[in-house]
Amino acid sequence: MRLDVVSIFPEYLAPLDLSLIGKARRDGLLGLHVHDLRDFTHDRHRTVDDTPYGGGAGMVMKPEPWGEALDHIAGQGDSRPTLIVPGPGGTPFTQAMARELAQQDWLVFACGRYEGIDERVYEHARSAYDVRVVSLGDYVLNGGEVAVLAIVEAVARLLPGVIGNAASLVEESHEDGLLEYPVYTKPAQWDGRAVPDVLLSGDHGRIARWRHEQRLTRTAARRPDLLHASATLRGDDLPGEL
Ligand SMILES: Nc1cc(-c2ccc3ccn(Cc4ccc(CN5CCCCC5)cc4)c3c2)n[nH]1
Repeated sequence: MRLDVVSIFPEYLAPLDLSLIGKARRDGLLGLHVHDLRDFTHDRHRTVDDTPYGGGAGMVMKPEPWGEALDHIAGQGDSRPTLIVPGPGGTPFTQAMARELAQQDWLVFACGRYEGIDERVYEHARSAYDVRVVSLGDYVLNGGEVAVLAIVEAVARLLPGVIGNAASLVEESHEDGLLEYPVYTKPAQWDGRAVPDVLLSGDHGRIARWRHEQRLTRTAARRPDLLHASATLRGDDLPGEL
């Protein structure tokens, strides 16, 4: 998979050199190209923003640098990339979307700042990209970079070979509509607290049932919205319901 990221703060993407994503890049599973939007300006001040037509607070990102940057990137490959533009008004990013994006072979991320990017850039990009505006959640960040770090991590970890133990991708939160079960490790006693006996029993069938029950209980407590949707799909008996 090839990833391109355009930002006025390219150093914001440095964490993608670390840990599993960094290793995936060194192993050739992932190609990452970070571009400074200011490299696509031509004035002395390398201007990327201006005042909004129609008035209003803040500044808007100018269309010209974005148009040049996105045209330059699209011209570097022969397939049609997916352009992901984080924004508070976007489609919610979910594990299902992460799985779908992990099937693509080329993702390009546009990191907006200020009050956002001139709307004509989205329209221009549609000739060369499948454009997706994506929200990380119902809160407002200062720009797209943090969202891109999260999206890249969620997508890259699904690629074969990036996560050592693919089995750990199965029973995690949101993979099948339930939150994850609690985990424990040595020592068996800590802070006057014991590990649940079932986990020391060696009875793998009993452990699996206990973990599933824990997932149902946790989801009912923390995310009942998930539980009713997925229980219908799975036909589970809901905790506390006959
Ligand atoms: N999930 C999530 C993603 C983001 C995100 C992503 C990308 C950018 C680029 C800039 N910002 C900051 C921002 C965006 C919108 C407003 C509202 N403003 C009202 C008046 C008309 C223009 C828009 C304010 C500041 C971003 C924020 N936040 N949260």
